[in-house]
Amino acid sequence: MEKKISNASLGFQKNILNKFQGFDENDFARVIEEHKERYVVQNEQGSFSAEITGQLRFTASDRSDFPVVGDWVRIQIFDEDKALIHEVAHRERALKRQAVGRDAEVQYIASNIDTAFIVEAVNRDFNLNRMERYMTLCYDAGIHPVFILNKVDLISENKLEEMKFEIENRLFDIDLICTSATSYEGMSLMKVTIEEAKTYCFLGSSGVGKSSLINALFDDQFLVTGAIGEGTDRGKHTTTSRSLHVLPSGGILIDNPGTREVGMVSDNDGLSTTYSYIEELADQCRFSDCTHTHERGCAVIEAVNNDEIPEEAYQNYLRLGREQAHFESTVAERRKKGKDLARMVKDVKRLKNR
Ligand SMILES: Nc1nc2c(ncn2[C@@H]2O[C@H](COP(=O)(O)OP(=O)(O)OP(=O)(O)O)[C@@H](O)[C@H]2O)c(=O)[nH]1
Ligand SMILES: [Zn+2]
Repeated sequence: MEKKISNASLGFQKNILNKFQGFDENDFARVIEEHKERYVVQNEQGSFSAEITGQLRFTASDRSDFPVVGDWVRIQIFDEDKALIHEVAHRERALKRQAVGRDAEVQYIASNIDTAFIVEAVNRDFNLNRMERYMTLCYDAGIHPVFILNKVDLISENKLEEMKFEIENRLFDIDLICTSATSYEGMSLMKVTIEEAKTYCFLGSSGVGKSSLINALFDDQFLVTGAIGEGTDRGKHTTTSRSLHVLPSGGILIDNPGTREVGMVSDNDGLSTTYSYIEELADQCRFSDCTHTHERGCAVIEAVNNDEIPEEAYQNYLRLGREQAHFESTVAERRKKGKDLARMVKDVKRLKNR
């Protein structure tokens, strides 16, 4: 029943082998499902139910050492359909967020992603601030963002034009595809943007239609979506774990649970890419360390006052920047606490050895 898929179609790149002497392609597989304590990995030999080795569990310094969907892992097959995961072999362009309820801990969402489809629904979900947030997250990870405005069947053409105008005024030249998973509008455009062996992930709140879009891309009902009460547009939360699927026509899709709270864990220049038009102005501020919040001679504030920069974009820029700074300082604090503790342990040992 299982269809064999080549490693290349799963996104394998030969340079992954460079780091590993004495191993070949068969020793690696891609994580396609993540469950509690268990994974499903796949390569061209098939798919395997996999667990991490005790060694990996023991040596892992934090959660980021554990595999996530999209990772290439080094495996050892030990049964027809079972495997052990020795280590994460290749992870780049990973989406991460601040772990819920845990200050300064990063949680990986998925990895080795080329493009993110950032899905918003035209009705109750539409939110430009959130779009900028996702965009920043993507730029930060080196992932190309493509915006999907879904459920266009629910609004008039005029209303849609208004929204597109609003988006283009805020986000400038971004990629935008308007779709309906119900009427299939825009689905062929979405299909042709998807390339063989490239990995796409779906981001967006619960109920915006991520699973429905994936279904439509597959042309058949293979992921179950919660169709509740015909006539309502409120989605039921259905996606419980992340998984990766290869389209028959090529291209790899990663479904994601609704990511309602996306904390900024930015450590790269995502923010300055999203708001390049703001940061470019900073050169003209009177003070080189201008925070663009209250300073006299601030070129950014002036541009906001002259309506050259949308007020909401400016406010969101400051908000995301504050969040990022807060995250960075809690990370620094945690590191310091860790170091202090290590020093204390050392001191105690030294005292004992006297
Ligand atoms: N009218 C309309 N309804 C849609 C469209 N796309 C999805 N829906 C409906 O919206 C609801 C939620 O869709 P899902 O595909 O489950 O949403 P999701 O984003 O995967 O949600 P989670 O799995 O919770 O993250 C379902 O009832 C779908 O039938 C669309 O283009 N138009
Ligand atoms: Zn300034």
